[in-house]
Amino acid sequence: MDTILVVNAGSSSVKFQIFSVEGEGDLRRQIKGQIDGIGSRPRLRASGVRGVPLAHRAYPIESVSDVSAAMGVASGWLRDELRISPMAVGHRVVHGGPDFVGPVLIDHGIVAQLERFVALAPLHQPHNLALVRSLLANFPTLPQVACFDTAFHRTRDAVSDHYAIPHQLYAEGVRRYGFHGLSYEYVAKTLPHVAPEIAKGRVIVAHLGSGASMCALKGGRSIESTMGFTALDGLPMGTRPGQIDPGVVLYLISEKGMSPAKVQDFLYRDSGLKGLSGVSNDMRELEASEDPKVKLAIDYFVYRVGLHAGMLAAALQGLDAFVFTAGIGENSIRIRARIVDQLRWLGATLNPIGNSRHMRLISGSDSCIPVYVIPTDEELMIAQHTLSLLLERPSPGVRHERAS
Ligand SMILES: Nc1ncnc2c1ncn2[C@@H]1O[C@H](COP(=O)(O)OP(=O)(O)O)[C@@H](O)[C@H]1O
Ligand SMILES: CC(=O)OP(=O)(O)O
Ligand SMILES: [Mg+2]
Repeated sequence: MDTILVVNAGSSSVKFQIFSVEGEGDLRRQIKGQIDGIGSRPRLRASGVRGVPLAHRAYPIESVSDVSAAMGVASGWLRDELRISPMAVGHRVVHGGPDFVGPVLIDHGIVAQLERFVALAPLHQPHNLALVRSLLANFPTLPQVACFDTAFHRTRDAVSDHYAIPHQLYAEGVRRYGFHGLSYEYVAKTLPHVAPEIAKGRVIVAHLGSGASMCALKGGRSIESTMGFTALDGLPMGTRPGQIDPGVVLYLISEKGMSPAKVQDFLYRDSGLKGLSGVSNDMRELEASEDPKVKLAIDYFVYRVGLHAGMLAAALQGLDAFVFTAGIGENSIRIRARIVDQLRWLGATLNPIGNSRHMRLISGSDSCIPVYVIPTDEELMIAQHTLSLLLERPSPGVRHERAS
C-alpha cells in the first residue's frame, strides 16, 4: 500500500498522520497520532482506521522535554513498532519567508534556503528542518514536500503586510507574514461543506492552541491575521506574550542587561500564559487551578482574543461568522464561552448546551453571527499538497468522505 507520512511539529505537540493513496489518487487516513503536553504532561496517543486505539502512553516530563525529543519518540514508534515505510513525507514548515508561496519538493538547496528563517521561527523551524535533513541523509530518494504556515497569507494586500518602516527592510523580507496558514486553508476549504451560506463571507477563524492566532477570511482568502514577522506577535499564547511594545525588548536589553539570545528565550519560552500565571503553558492545567495569577492569565487571554477579534472585524468591515479551532478552540468549553461573551457587542450569543457538547454550531438561535467549532486538520492539507505535487496536479478542495 502506497502511503504518505505527514509530520507537524507544533510548539507543544508533534502531530503525525499516515494516509494511504488509493484509486485515482484519493487519500485515506490510516493512522493519526500525536505527542502532546510537551513541557507539561507528555503523552503519545495514536489511533488507526475508524479510530481504533493504537497507542496511549504517558512519558516522564524529563524524557520528552522538548519537541526534538518528542519527534524522536514519534519516529521511533512509527519505525520500530509500526514498521511504516512511506512513499513520501509531507512536512509542516512554519516559515517560508517572502519567496515560498506554495508547497515545494525538498532538496538540499531548499533546506539551505529555509535555514535562513530559523531565526524567525526558532521554536519550530529547527525541528522542521532537522527531520528533513535526517531523512535526506538516510533515505536520499524518499520524496519530501515542505508545506508552509506562511503561504496561505501571501495573498494579502500591501497595506496588510507592511510595517511602518523603510521599504528596504520590506524588500529584505521584514513584513507581516501570518502563520497557521495550513490550518486556515483547511477551515476555508471546509466551510463550503459545513456552512455554505457564510463560506464566501467575512469570517474570523481563531486557531487557539499553545501557539495561537486569528485570521480574517474574506471569500475564503486571508486578508489579515494576528501573527506578523514571527509567530511571537498577536495573541498571548502558551509560552509567548503575543503583541508587546518593542520598547519592552529594548528595556530588557538596555536596562536588564539581557543578551539577544536571552531575550529570544524569554519571549518564546517563558512568557505568555506560562509567564503570566507562573504555573503552566497548558490551558488544561490553568483551568484546573484556583491560583489568582492563573485567573489573571486566563482573563488576559480571553480579553486579548476579544480585542483582536474587534480588529479583524474592522479589517473585514463586518462579520458573518466566527470559527474556533485548534487545541483550546476545539476542546475548552469555558474558554469558548468566555470568548463568545466578549463578542456580544457583535451580537454573538452562545448555546451553552451545544457548547458543552462540542457541537459544530455553538451559537444561540438569537445570535447575529453563527459561531462554529471546526476541528482543524493541518496534516490532511499537507498530505493533499504532497500528493498533488507528486502527481503534478492542482491541490483539490478538502474531500471529507475520503479521509476516514
Ligand atoms: N481539553 C482541553 N481543554 C483545554 N485546553 C486544551 C484541551 N486540550 C488541549 N488543550 C490546549 O491546547 C493546547 C495545544 O494546542 P494544539 O493546537 O493541539 O497544539 P500546538 O499549539 O502545539 O500545535 C494545549 O497546550 C492545551 O493548552
Ligand atoms: C506558528 C505556531 O505558533 O505554531 P503552533 O501553534 O503549532 O505552535
Ligand atoms: Mg499547532
